[in-house]
Amino acid sequence: MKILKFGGTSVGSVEALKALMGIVKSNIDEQEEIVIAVSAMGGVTNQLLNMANEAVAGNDFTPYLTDLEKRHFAVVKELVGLQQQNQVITKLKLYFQELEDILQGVAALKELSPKTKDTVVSFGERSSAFMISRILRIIKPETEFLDATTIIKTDSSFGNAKVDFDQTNMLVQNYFSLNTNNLVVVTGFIASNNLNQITTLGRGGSDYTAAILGAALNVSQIEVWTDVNGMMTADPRRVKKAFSMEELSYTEAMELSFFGAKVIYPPTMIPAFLKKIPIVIKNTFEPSFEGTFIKHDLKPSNTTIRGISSVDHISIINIEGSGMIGKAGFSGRLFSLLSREQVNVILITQSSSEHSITFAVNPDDALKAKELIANEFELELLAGKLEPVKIETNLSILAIVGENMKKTPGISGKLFNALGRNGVNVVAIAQGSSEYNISVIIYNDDLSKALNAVHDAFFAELQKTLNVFVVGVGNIGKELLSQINGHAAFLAKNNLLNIKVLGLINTKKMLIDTNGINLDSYQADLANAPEIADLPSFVAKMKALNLPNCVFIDNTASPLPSKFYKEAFEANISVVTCNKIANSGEYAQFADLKNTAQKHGVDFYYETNVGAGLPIIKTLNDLIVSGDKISKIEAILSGTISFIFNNFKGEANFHDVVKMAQEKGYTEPDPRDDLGGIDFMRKMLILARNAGLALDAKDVELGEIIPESCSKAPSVADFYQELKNSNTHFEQMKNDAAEAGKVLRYIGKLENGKVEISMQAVGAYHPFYALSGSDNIIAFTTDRYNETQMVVKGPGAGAAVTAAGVFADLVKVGASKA
Ligand SMILES: NC(=O)C1=CN([C@@H]2O[C@H](COP(=O)(O)OP(=O)(O)OC[C@H]3O[C@@H](n4cnc5c(N)ncnc54)[C@H](O)[C@@H]3O)[C@@H](O)[C@H]2O)C=CC1
Ligand SMILES: N[C@@H](CC=O)C(=O)O
Ligand code: NA
Repeated sequence: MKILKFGGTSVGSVEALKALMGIVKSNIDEQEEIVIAVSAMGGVTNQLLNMANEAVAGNDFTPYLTDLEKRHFAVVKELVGLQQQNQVITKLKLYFQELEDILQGVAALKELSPKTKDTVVSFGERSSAFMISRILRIIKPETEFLDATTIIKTDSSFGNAKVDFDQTNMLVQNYFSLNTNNLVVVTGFIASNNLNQITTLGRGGSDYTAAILGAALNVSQIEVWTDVNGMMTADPRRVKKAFSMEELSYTEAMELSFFGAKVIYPPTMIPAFLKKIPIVIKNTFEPSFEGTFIKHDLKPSNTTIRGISSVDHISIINIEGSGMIGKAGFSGRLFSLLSREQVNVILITQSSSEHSITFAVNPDDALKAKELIANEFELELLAGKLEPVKIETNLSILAIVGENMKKTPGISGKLFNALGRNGVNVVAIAQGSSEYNISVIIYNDDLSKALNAVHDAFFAELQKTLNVFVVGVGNIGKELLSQINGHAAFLAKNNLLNIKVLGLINTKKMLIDTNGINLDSYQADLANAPEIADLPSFVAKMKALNLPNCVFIDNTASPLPSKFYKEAFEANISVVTCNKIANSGEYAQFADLKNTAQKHGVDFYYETNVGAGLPIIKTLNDLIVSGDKISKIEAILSGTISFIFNNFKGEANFHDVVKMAQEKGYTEPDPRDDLGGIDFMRKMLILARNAGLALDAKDVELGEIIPESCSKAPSVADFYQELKNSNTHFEQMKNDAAEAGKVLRYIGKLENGKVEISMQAVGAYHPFYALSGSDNIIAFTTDRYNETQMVVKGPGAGAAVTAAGVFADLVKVGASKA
């Protein structure tokens, strides 16, 4: 035998009830013996409570009543067999008449006791269960309605009554032994005390009804039919990647539901646990989905936590003072007071000094709790042994839950790392003594970000997402987006990394789409975007979204984006840039950016600042962190100049070769930066700084490549004109070098804390002689690499290699998220 419980949404509409009929029918077809427990139609319980509140306030409640009747009658007309319709409507009318009489009484007495409230809400389950029993007669004529007030017995705690299991089990078993042939549809949620007054089992109590009956009848399975695919790893409205859990233990289910996962009412677990009856949470609207099993003897799990739950509006109350120290029974007195006065304490933390206690409550209870404490501890407060009670609001709880946590070290480290890296401030921490749960209190505004970050950290084997905002979609930016687009599926599969581009901006337009920008059509989408580019507002929006694992990419040559790097770090956003401006400006700014990123635990990657995609910054850092000492760096770091001097031979003229370098995407947006040596200077400065030297541009001795008349030309067009004008000069350079059997190289050197960059004609013996295309070469002389240098060589400019370097930096941000 199985018991099937259908919640409010599963009985809330004609569509839902048709699905319910299908589920019942397939059980009957399989000759499965079943009992059905149902909730009131979705929204009805609240409506009944509203009516009662209107009545007690002396307002007209009849419109609600009419509405209630209409909803039920509409279902009856659709789904109950024709011959039975009148009978069902008559019975429902009797219920509604009785309800109206009670509400008139409430209005007359202007009094609404918890006892009356229970009676009022009981009409929700009674009407739905009765109606459904008659609907199901189409499938099975021997279907009966059972009012649970006749079989579930409780004490008189109206609103949240305690079950008398001895009496209840006897009554349940007795009833079902006399009704073996019938399909029984029983009301969820409601029961009665020994005076046969109606009581209720607490909000969500229909699940509990199913467990009580299931345990009494020793069923093989309790099925809770709802409108979601079982229990999810986190609130799916906040965490898009949340997924259904296949199975979990009773304790885990209890902890998860206690902290917000509203899929199942926590007390439900107890009767099922004691009788070892599995509970299955299933989706009425997708019955073929396996659902979530809550049971003993689970399969070994491959994740350390089972899920993350959250309560998104709580307040905390803090009590502090010397009066608590060493006073056995202080917390006993405090918490029995709160329990007696029905203040639900969601979580407690006590500092080890015993100097303060913090506990979380629903915001509605906070003031009440404060007043209760002020009364109870009046003397202590007067004597100054306790500080006035403080309330903090706008908070949330996030709890990670799982039995495996107990056996695995490092769980809390991972949790706090994920929160810290993403700038989530933890207000208080609690770990249940069971070690099945670690809870943190954080600000409401951070909850979504925190849930996603923690979900990514613990279900890393499943996928993590980088939320990316890109500034600049020119030569490099375009190529980067195309590389991301082409390689996203690979990364998702092999690196479990999901790269989501949420924002794009160029000099004209900007586009932000929190669902992710389509990288097949972004060019048109950006061009047609309604918003005119406004970098400060782009950054403000990125920050306001408060996303985890967020990355700001600068693919421009402009100084403007770098003004926002610091702000990004302070908002726990990582920065990846191929733009050299920030790192080659004032030394103090470079140092400040590095420090700020480090302080906020986020990444600042700029490998492409030197030698494009070649591993130069990384190599230098590796040498330094492993304790090597750099004595000299010699390098050719301009792809453009390399290309020019590798191609400026024979018949070629200088002007055309420069043009070609620009067309191939090697030059800076402004080629005067390359040929004036500024770009090279920036790279040497960045290298020197990464080698630990606090150098500035003035410390670099920069040799000339081309006459000043060219490099200082007022515009790019003038520059090209000047190149033509200086043709004789260039021809001379070319011929002199050729005659000497040498090639021209523009070489940078860092030695003894000094940087020099100069034009040199080098012969075949020189290690920098044999270069081709846009090659860069860098030779490190160090303590360990002294006889033979460590050399990195290869193309050091161009869209493909540069974008690839930016992309690799981005993936590195992904990799460093624990
Ligand atoms: N070409 C290469 O081989 C390498 C280039 N780089 C660096 O890559 C960066 C980009 O170069 P390219 O793609 O060639 O430049 P580009 O001129 O082709 O593209 C720049 C993009 O940035 C946008 N942009 C400029 N200022 C902006 C602002 N203030 N706000 C928003 N968007 C803005 C432009 O609209 C354009 O989309 C430069 O900093 C360059 O030094 C680094 C290594 C190698
Ligand atoms: N314009 C630069 C590109 C790389 O930074 C170069 O030519 O090297
Ligand atoms: Na590089």
